[in-house]
Amino acid sequence: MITSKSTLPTVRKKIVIKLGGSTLEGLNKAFFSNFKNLQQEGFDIIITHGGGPAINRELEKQGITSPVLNGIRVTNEDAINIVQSTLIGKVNPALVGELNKAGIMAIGLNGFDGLLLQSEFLEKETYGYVGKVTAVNTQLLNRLCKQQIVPVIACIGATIDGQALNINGDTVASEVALAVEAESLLLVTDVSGIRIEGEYQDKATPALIDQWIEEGHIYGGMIPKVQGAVQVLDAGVPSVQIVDDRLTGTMIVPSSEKNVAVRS
Ligand SMILES: Nc1ncnc2c1ncn2[C@@H]1O[C@H](COP(=O)(O)OP(=O)(O)O)[C@@H](O)[C@H]1O
Ligand SMILES: CC(=O)N[C@@H](CCC(=O)OP(=O)(O)O)C(=O)O
Repeated sequence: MITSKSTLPTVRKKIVIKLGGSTLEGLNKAFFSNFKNLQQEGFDIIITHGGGPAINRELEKQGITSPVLNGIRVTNEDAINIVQSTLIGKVNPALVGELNKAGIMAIGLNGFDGLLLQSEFLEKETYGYVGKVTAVNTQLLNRLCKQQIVPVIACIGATIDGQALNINGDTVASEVALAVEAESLLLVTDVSGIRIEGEYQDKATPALIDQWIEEGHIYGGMIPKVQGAVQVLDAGVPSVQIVDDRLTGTMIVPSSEKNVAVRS
């Protein structure tokens, strides 16, 4: 009898890691070694990033005001140019450079590249040049991953007419995680997860999250994070976490889970 190993192609599982602007300027060695460990364990990694602090600095220099509503920057015509040039021209190449320096082969992308993030206006009257993602070019991402190249995606979407739109980094991460059917979404930020009345939460359910937003315990930039996280969990991504750069933080778990503990 002839025995043969399975000829089915091995599909590598994907982890989407979103790096918040607040973390980008101080990524530590532990982050890069965790990153390499995940690659060695056989995961393909896709990075998306924000750049809120760098955008704030540039807007301030130019004297442009841009209020933030529920964690989303209201972006007028002047602001979108600054957001685009800051994310694509500065933040993205700096991060790609850091990754390559750490021995991780990475390539910088934004929504225009290969129509990676096709987008439409979210609500022009309220938010101006802010987008929502309508399609992600997963073929492009899969091809890069297959070549062991880490895609590093700046959160700029492109309309069919070639208009750049500003999209919150957490929203882009969630859309990419959904599109590639990721195994895990890690939203890396400057806090060790969700903190409620001084206590970091090990786990959080969608029901608790709704309650905490309503009570004002979750606000600002944490809102798009938890909203994206819940959407991704509901769509069936097995592991969704909001963590610091040591990958410690809060796991978002289904509302049916009863054992929700706190960490001091
Ligand atoms: N309940 C909460 N727990 C922790 N952080 C919170 C909470 N509510 C609001 N935040 C704020 O959200 C911030 C993280 O969001 P943001 O500044 O947009 O980070 P990033 O740049 O990583 O996306 C935290 O630094 C904190 O100020
Ligand atoms: C529409 C919108 O809010 N866009 C964000 C994009 C950058 C971002 O999300 O940066 P962080 O990940 O550092 O928060 C902004 O203009 O700040």
